Amino acid sequence: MSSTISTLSEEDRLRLLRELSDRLGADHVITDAGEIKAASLDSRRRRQGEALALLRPGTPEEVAEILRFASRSHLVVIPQGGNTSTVGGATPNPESPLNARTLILQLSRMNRILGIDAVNGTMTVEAGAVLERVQAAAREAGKLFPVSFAAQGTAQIGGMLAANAGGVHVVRYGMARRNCLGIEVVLADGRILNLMRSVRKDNAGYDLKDLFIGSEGTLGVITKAVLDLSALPAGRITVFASLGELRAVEKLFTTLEDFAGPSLTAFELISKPALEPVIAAGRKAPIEPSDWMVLFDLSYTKREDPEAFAESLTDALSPLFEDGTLADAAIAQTETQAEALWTLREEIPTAVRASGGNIKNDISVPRGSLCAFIEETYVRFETEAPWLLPMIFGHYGDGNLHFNLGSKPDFGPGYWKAHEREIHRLVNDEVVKFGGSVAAEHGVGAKIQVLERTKDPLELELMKKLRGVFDPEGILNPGRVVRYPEDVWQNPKEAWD
Ligand SMILES: O=C(O)CC[C@@H](O)C(=O)O
Ligand SMILES: [Zn+2]
Repeated sequence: MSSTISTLSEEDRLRLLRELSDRLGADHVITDAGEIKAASLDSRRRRQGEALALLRPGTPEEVAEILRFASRSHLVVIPQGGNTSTVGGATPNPESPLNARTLILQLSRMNRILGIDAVNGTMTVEAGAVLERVQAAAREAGKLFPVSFAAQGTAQIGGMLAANAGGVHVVRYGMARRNCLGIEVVLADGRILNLMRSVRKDNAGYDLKDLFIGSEGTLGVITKAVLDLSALPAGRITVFASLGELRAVEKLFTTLEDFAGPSLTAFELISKPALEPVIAAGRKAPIEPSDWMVLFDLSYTKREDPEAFAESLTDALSPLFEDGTLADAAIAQTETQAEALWTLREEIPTAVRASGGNIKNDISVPRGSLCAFIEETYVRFETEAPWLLPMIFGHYGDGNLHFNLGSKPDFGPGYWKAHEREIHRLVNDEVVKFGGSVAAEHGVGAKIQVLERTKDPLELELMKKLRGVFDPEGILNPGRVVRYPEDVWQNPKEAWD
């Protein structure tokens, strides 16, 4: 798709919509301006795009038909799940001349849970199934689908896989990719690729499934999946603790890993300025907040006695109170209390947004270097951007932090907006220096210029070549992840956003 083919006469527009309606049924070709507007706005409500129509196919064959039609008619297609991407990965590029020719492909009608095989520990689902429903269905079958994040009530399995989503259980169960055994994908040329295997060992050639997972809708449209279920824990012990200092997190984490092994199912780090908006919005912290806090879960199985487990945990932690690693801790006594502790953590993004928002950096560095990374970056902030208010939180166990940066109250809550680009650059340079990733769990989406600046040129070249193999005309999610074709329209304003 060339950016020169961008305009559309009213006559062509009506003809294309008519032809789409003939294929999908008029009810499934949405042209209502309000609905298009809502679906074209990203979840951070910062990028308002436009589109020709929203399409809601009911089968993989209809998805295939749409892609063939798009290719013939010089249209582009943005696959969209629950539209929870924080990086503009599922919405049109604002101001793009391609928008007149953009179809947003919503998988919401394809939302069935097709079956659970309890012996194999797998669940087969359609891509539009909402994550929370999938988790509940697994639980009802006595199993666990462990991928879990704040947007799970809206996020769909297809989007979760396309983005290779992370969440709070990665430290134990890995990211979405590790919890998926098979997928069905519709290719840009309309062929349906069946990779719906449900085996845990498959070395028969290249793993194409793992390539589509995490490709953010640029290589194909995921329409079905075989999910890998885990054993359902009998319960969990949830602890919210304040640290003596930042570096104490290293000792606490390694102590817990030694003590609990695979029972350590979540381990989050929270800085005080990240928690403050949640408290200001009316939530109560169970202990006096300190500069750095942690929230962790230890899961136990049926054969473990929860009281004995909690007692042995207290014993394991007591030296850490004595040496100052831990300042204070609250251990949830009931599941309701555990949920309340997790609410403090999960509400950080919404509370921060309500209090003025901030610059989001979804980064990872090796866990062993994370504290050094924070310290070095904070020193740079003091001299290069003294107005910054770091509001850091995230998945310490995975080496992944939401290195989000607001402005100090004296400067006003929106001060950061004029400085996003330079701050992203500063942070990303540090991330690269520490051998990390500038897109840890949310994906690349619109941040393609960040990738262009930070990736090894050979790695980038190979990524572009791959995109060209799967989608030679560039009709899938243009301007996202990597620039392909080279002349695809870019929005200079969202270069670093
Ligand atoms: O809003 C963010 O920056 C992070 C969102 C999400 O990944 C989380 O961990 O809560
Ligand atoms: Zn996260």
